[in-house]
Amino acid sequence: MSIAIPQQGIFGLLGPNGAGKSTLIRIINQIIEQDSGKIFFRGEALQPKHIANIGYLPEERGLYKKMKVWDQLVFFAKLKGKSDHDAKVHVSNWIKKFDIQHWRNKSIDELSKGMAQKIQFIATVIHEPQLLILDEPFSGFDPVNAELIKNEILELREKGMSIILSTHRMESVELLCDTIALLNRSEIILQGRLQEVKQTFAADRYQVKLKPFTDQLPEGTLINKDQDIVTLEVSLNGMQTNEYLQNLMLMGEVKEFTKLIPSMEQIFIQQVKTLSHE
Ligand SMILES: Nc1ncnc2c1ncn2[C@@H]1O[C@H](COP(=O)(O)OP(=O)(O)OP(=O)(O)O)[C@@H](O)[C@H]1O
Repeated sequence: MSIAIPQQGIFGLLGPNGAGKSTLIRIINQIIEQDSGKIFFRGEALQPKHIANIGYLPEERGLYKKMKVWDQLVFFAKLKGKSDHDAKVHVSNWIKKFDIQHWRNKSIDELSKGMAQKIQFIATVIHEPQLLILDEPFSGFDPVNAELIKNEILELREKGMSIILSTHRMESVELLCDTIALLNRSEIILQGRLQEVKQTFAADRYQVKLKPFTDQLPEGTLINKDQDIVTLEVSLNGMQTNEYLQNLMLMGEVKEFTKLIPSMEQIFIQQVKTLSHE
């Protein structure tokens, strides 16, 4: 595979189970070494010194259960190169930001799963990495905390961070990712800007909501009839949009006319299924 992860933005690393996402992430984190190939970090061949510039939230979470929240976060910040003073300043800021000052002296095993996940999120970003790798960052969070983490991720993007998001939750991909790569059996089968990828898969399908003047309806699949408004899925069959709309307007009052763009979930399923049948 050959991929370039933009210096700023959220890059969705997607793929079915066993595609090789975690393997790639482990290679970038230098936990394991690749059999072949080269990896560059901001133009330099990837090397151990870059670990301090990477923040990694693994899917299998793990913190030191008996260690106190404050000590643990300071420890991780220092482990990734921060001075004792800077580490304490950063931990203090994050604890204030998340309004969890009262957890400072609690050990991890006194926290709920979601609370511990929050601490692990902070531990991942505490050293202000240039590259952030998040593997299923929302698992275990209630909707309120998931929203909080989502906003933090967006804020980190705004600050210029490069973020790799690996997830099976396609709604998160739609919400967050600027670019994506879809992996299947260790090969990239699709990559590019999310919106462009989606447009590529948009077929000639439109949704029409119409208040018809008569019983005559445009050709298409009837989706719904609510009082006097019908919803249909139609194809333009080579017609220009304006031409189609002119005809449509003779049949009724056009309430809505929308191009149907497939969801990332539909694209994912279609692409992976097609390849597994080849
Ligand atoms: N060099 C290699 N040659 C052959 N197989 C390999 C090699 N490296 C890794 N694998 C195998 O490829 C598979 C990739 O699994 P990996 O955990 O990376 O997938 P994943 O995309 O993260 O899946 P999931 O969504 O289930 O977490 C594993 O079975 C792994 O053992």
